[in-house]
Amino acid sequence: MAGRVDLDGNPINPFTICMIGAGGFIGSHLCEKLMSETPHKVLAVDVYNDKIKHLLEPATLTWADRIQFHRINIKNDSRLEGLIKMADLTINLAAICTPADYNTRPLDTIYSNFIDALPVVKYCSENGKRLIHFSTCEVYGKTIGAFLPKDSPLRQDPAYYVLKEDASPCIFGSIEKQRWSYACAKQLIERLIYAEGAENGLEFTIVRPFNWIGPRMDFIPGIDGPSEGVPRVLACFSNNLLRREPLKLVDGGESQRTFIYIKDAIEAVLLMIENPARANGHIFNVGNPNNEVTVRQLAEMMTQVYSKVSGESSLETPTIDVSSKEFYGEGYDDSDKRIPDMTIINKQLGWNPKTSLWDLLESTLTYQHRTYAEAIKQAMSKTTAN
Ligand SMILES: NC(=O)c1ccc[n+]([C@@H]2O[C@H](COP(=O)([O-])OP(=O)(O)OC[C@H]3O[C@@H](n4cnc5c(N)ncnc54)[C@H](O)[C@@H]3O)[C@@H](O)[C@H]2O)c1
Ligand SMILES: O=c1ccn([C@@H]2O[C@H](COP(=O)(O)OP(=O)(O)O[C@H]3OC[C@](O)(CO)[C@H]3O)[C@@H](O)[C@H]2O)c(=O)[nH]1
Repeated sequence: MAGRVDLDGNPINPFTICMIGAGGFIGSHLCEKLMSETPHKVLAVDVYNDKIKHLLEPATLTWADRIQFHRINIKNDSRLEGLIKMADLTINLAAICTPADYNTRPLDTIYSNFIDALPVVKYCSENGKRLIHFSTCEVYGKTIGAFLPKDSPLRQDPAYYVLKEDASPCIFGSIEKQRWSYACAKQLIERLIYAEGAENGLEFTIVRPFNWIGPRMDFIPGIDGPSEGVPRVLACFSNNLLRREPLKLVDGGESQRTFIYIKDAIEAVLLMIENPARANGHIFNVGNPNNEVTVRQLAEMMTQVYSKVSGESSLETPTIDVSSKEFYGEGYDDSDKRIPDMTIINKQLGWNPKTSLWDLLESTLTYQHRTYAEAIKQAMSKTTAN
């Protein structure tokens, strides 16, 4: 920990980070990294702390004096400005970011991703504090290639699908397709932050995560989240595998995604934190272009990996098709393909992802099996008994 230097060989002095949304999936991994590998302090802000409990208790942990939890809802708590003022850097992760909410709770989605983020930007700008804001790959929406005929050879040309921070357009669906409420709110907050940088000198970095996955992502319905809740695809498919039910493929599972292991992605965030001169003023894609699959291929791979790590045989019918209307309701739409261009992050921070999809699924599904298999068995036997 001692003698940390940045990418230009300058010593890194310990600083204080106000991390909003620290109790979520990404926040929990970032807190873990900051506590175990750096001397920095974290003011962890969230409404929940279950995912960082292991870092907060017992008070004898070596980092006990470097992490403080503040149970604050940033919608309506005057303590937020004070915490931002106390910190050198604010990282904002707080958001509603599960697609099942975008079309069914569009107002909450827009408030969470735009309105609630506004004071954070304002306090950072007014107090001369640096901000790392979490946006999303969803701001790209659909690819240009999605509008070409299915058999067009141009669909194979990277110019029509690779997503570049400084060049690609943001292509959303019509207003009735409320799926895009999230992407649109994220895009507007990005533009506001960018404008604060240009007009008022705010020091900012914007992160666009491309499907980061790993342990502690979302919840397993009926175990550590609502029975009727719909988490992101990793948790949906994990839940199906744990319950030995077919994995549901929305609209044929044809959409494509690139998945990155959370631990690789956290390395990139740490480089941004510790190299402000290289990160300020930039928007960074953070993803793994080598890990592309269709959702159907993801389901097949997760089925194979789960069988390996649990020792259980696969189902005879491992997947079933469902329509998006049935699964998500009215107003759902989808991104067709998401390949991040890595030029900017590579040039500024020299970062590259490392972990293959198979390896990251193996460690993640081992965690899911260890954490949930017994609880699911018990919950299922109770239901049968009743
Ligand atoms: N995980 C990904 O692959 C991914 C992809 C794209 C974008 N992102 C963005 O990264 C950020 C973090 O994502 P995540 O996957 O960790 O999600 P998450 O839901 O696990 O974490 C978000 C955290 O913010 C907290 N929060 C929400 N509203 C709050 C409020 N009003 N006050 C205090 N805390 C509040 C939640 O309680 C939660 O703990 C989000 O902004 C999301 O849009 C993530
Ligand atoms: O049971 C299921 C669940 C989902 N799908 C399909 O999988 C694709 C990916 O879904 P998901 O991971 O839930 O979310 P998205 O990738 O669409 O969106 C996220 O991307 C980044 C972020 O901003 C935050 O994580 C969020 O918006 C999708 O095609 C689903 O339809 C399925 O087939 N079966």
